[in-house]
Amino acid sequence: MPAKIPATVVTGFLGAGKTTLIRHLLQTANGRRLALIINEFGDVGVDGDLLRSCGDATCREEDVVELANGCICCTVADDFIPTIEKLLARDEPPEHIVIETSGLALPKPLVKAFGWPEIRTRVTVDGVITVIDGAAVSEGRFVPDEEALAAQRAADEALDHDSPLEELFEDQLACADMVILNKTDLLDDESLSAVSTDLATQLRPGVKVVKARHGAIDAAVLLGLGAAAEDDLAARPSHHDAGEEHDHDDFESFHVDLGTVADPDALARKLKPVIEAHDILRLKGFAEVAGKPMRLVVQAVGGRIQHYYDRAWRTEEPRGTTLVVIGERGLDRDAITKALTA
Ligand SMILES: Nc1nc2c(ncn2[C@@H]2O[C@H](COP(=O)(O)OP(=O)(O)OP(=O)(O)O)[C@@H](O)[C@H]2O)c(=O)[nH]1
Repeated sequence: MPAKIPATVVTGFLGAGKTTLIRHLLQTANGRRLALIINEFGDVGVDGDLLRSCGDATCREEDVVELANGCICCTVADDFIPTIEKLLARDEPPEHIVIETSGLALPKPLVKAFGWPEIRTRVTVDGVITVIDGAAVSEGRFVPDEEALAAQRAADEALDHDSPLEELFEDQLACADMVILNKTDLLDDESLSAVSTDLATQLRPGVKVVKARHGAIDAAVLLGLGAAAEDDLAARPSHHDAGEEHDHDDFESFHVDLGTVADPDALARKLKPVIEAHDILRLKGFAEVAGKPMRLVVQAVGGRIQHYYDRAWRTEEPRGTTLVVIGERGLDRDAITKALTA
């Protein structure tokens, strides 16, 4: 029987740096034939587009498959398994499959899918890599706001779960074979050491934490872990082991169209107060800047905003500015749209 094709699952919360890590991985893959499966929560695919335009020979357009139809952990049968089967049926199947989950996905149901008869004899999970936004952890993003939680519990006695952010964070850590502690450039030594110590208590024994800036960890480190994660699911605890539904009801997403913007810095200045006022977790997309032939990439993780030109607009593609907004349920879409389009 031919050897199984290894698959690496890259998970981690919204904006932790998964796409950035995968871009670096592609640049260091040494000609290995990779296929990428990219899953996003928002209704507009941004990550797939960014990876496709990286112009790397390891990453041809046809090797990037987008699953934008909801979170991968909930659409395993409909989307994920057929996608893997199509990759395996190619004349030249990939040598390694890399899967970027949405930032809101639970990794365990995905790993479980590799035990399905359709694929278990042909693919194995080489490793689950969890990317962590060190700065967000240090700022206490994933520690519940005890006061808010107590108020919620008082209002709803049936409420028995932790904050949705905390649950996801813990699930993603508990499933990891390797943790990438990213964004260390934003941490001083003291915070870095505090975050590292804290993380260590939440991992399965033997799981390594690798510190990174801008996801710059080579393919040689990330690929080839040989974990066969599908065979030891029991060792990877999840908040949803009891069969509780996980339907992402705790989060929501929409997009806003803005037309042409006058200049990138003015756009960033406009975004910042809106992100802060509405506690927007993640905002990303592409913008058309007046008089510029290049497309502007806009990225915000909480209040940290970044923008850069990535490539020229193509003649056939519609120009304009489309931003995906993701936050906890209850976002005031009208107010956010109004503030961004004002
Ligand atoms: N300062 C700093 N910024 C980083 C680092 N890694 C990634 N970023 C930035 O963080 C933002 C989000 O990075 P992505 O790689 O898109 O994160 P992601 O996990 O793929 O995001 P989602 O797919 O939306 O969950 C971008 O603006 C990146 O440039 C890092 O190590 N340091």
